[in-house]
Amino acid sequence: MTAPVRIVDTTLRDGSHAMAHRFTEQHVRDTVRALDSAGVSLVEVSHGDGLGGSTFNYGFSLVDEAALIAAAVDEARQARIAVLLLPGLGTVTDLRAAADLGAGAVRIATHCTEADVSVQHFTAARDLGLETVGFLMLSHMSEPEALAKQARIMADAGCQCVYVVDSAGALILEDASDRVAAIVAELGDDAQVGYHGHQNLSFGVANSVLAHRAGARQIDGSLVALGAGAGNSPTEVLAATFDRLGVETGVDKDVLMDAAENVVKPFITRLPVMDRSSIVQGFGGVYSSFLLHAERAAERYGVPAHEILYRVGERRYVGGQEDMIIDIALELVAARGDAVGA
Ligand SMILES: C[C@H](O)CC(=O)C(=O)O
Ligand SMILES: [Mn+2]
Repeated sequence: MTAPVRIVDTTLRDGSHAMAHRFTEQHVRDTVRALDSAGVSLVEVSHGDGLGGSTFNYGFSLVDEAALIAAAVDEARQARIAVLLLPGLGTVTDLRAAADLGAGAVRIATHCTEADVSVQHFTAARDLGLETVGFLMLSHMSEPEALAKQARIMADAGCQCVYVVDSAGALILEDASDRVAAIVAELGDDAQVGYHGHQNLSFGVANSVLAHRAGARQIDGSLVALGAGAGNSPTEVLAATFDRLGVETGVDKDVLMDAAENVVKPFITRLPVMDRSSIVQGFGGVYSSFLLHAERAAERYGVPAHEILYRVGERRYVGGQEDMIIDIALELVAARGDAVGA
C-alpha cells in the first residue's frame, strides 16, 4: 500500500516574500479558514524570514507577526499553526512568545551546512511541547551524504521531521530524490523527512512526487504557488496530483482549488511567475527570496535584476547576505561607467 503524505501549507509564510511582507490580519484569517476547512493539518504563518524577520535587511512587515499568528490560531479549528525560526534572527524568547500565542509547531531553518546552530532551539521547542521540523535550506549546495549528516544533527537535537529545502528551485528530479533518500536512510525511524520545493525551473510538484517515492512524508505547498522566486509547489496542484496517484493526503482538493481561486488569488499583489530572473535563480542556485531585493536594487540603480542574480549565483551567497545584492548592483553600475568612459 502507498504511504500517505501530509501536505503542509506555507502560503502565509513563504508567500510573505512575494507579498513584500504585507499580509493583513484579514488575509491570514481568510486563508487559514479555507485551509483548515480543506483539512490541511499544518499551516505556517510568519514573516517570510521567520520570527524576528521584520528588519531593515529582510524587509519590514506591514502587520506585527504576533497579531497574524494570533489571528491564525483564532481561526484554526483542526489545523495546527506553525511558525518559522532562523536561529540568529529569531530567538528562544520569540519562540516562547509564539507558543504563548498558541502556535503548536516550529520549523527551524538553517543553511544546509549549519544544522549545529539549531540545537538550542530544538531543545527549547521540545521543552515547550511544540511539534518540531528542521529546514536544511539551499539543499542543492550539499551532496546527499553531507546533507544526511546535517539531518542527523537536527534529529538528535529533537527534530521530528527534517526537510530537504530547495530554496533556489535548483534541484531537478534525482537531485531532489537522492537527497531525500540519503536522509531517510540516515534517520530511519528517528524522524520523518519532508520536501519544500520552489518553481524556478518548474520542478516543484514533480520533485515532490519523487521525494514522496523516496520516503518523504511531509510536503510543502502554497496556494496559487504564492512564495519566493517563482513561488512554491502549488498546494492545490499537489493535492490533485497525489489524489490522481492514489496517495492519501487527508485534504480536499476541491476546497483547496476554491481557496486558491477565490481567497488567495484576489489579494495577491504579484503572481509568482517563471520569468527571466526566477529562471536565473533556479539555474544559478540563488536563494528565491533574493528576487524582490534584486528587483528593487535593479530599479534603484538602473541595472537588470537577472544580471544581479547571475552574479549572486556565481558568488554562492546564502540567506542573510541580502545586503550584498546592493554591492553587486553598484559593481554593475561601475562596470557600465568604465565601459562608457573607455
Ligand atoms: C527563510 C526561507 O525563506 C525559508 C525557505 O522557505 C526556503 O529556504 O526556501
Ligand atoms: Mn521557501
